[in-house]
Amino acid sequence: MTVPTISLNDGNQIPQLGFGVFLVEPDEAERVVTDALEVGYRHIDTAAIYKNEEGVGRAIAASGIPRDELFVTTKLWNEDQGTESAHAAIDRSLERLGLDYVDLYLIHWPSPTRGKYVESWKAMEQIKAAGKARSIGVSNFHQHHLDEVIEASDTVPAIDQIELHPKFAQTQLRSYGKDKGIAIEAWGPLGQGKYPLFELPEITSAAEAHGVTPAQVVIRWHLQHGIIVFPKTNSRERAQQNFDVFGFELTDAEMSAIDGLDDGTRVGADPDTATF
Ligand SMILES: NC(=O)C1=CN([C@@H]2O[C@H](COP(=O)(O)OP(=O)(O)OC[C@H]3O[C@@H](n4cnc5c(N)ncnc54)[C@H](OP(=O)(O)O)[C@@H]3O)[C@@H](O)[C@H]2O)C=CC1
Ligand SMILES: O=C(O)C(=O)[C@@H](O)[C@H](O)C(=O)CO
Repeated sequence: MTVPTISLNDGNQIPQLGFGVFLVEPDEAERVVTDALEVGYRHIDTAAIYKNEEGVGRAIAASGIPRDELFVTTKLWNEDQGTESAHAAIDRSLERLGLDYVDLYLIHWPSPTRGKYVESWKAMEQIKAAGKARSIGVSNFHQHHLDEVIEASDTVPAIDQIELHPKFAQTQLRSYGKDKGIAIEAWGPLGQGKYPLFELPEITSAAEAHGVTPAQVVIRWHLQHGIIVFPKTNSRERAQQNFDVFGFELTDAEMSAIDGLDDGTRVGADPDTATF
């Protein structure tokens, strides 16, 4: 199975379908990521705050997969924003992962009460220049946060990783990203299981029509919109199911019906008001 890649604004490529590990317990991470790599995933999304970088790193090391065939993302946690602390944080993440570089390093949240995301972005530029991250980007940034870092630096973020699913489709930010050359990644692509997406008739009817599961329909909706997506699961069977999404295509009518579900329902925090 060849997963399509998306070209980033710095010339690098990212596999459009990956595997996320938020809420994968540290002692489960090696097994879960080993399963994912055996299924065929080559793009893993972790973060310092997930406390599972060591397990991710052990799974990568044990897999024997050449480093240049993998795409590994981690993130700068809010408490580590700032110049010196960001440099120290990437070094700690690389050590935990057992890697010389990550493919993508993201500022996890703007965390506006700290007032350090512009300074942190300049540190990200230095981290990229030092070869510790091949690409750099942000997460949970609204358009005004993006405008600010673009204005204040020499680098347009390669990626913005944002909450995005059929109930919170982020059409405005996706369109802004397209204009600026910022690729969009979806977090909570399945609504984190908190929102019962899988019972909505727009999704179940498409699943029945194609003989697939509602989760596969939702992942396909992301892919057909050009969004980078990395559903999380602890289950090897679901990991396999979520990867098996290239044998069918949603029709324009099915895509439009799912687009129509967007009503601004978030499952996570609003980046402008989050206090962590
Ligand atoms: N930048 C940020 O601020 C954030 C980034 N992320 C990243 O995005 C990734 C994905 O988002 P995440 O928050 O994990 O949520 P997801 O939308 O991927 O949902 C995960 C939930 O869906 C369930 N699930 C997965 N596959 C299936 C399936 N085929 N059928 C039914 N249920 C399924 C999982 O359960 P089970 O494990 O039991 O299968 C889990 O409860 C994260 O893992 C993380 O890497 C996430 C949140 C915030
Ligand atoms: O999962 C992430 O990547 C997040 O940023 C958040 O869910 C965060 O870890 C959190 O739990 C904040 O309360």
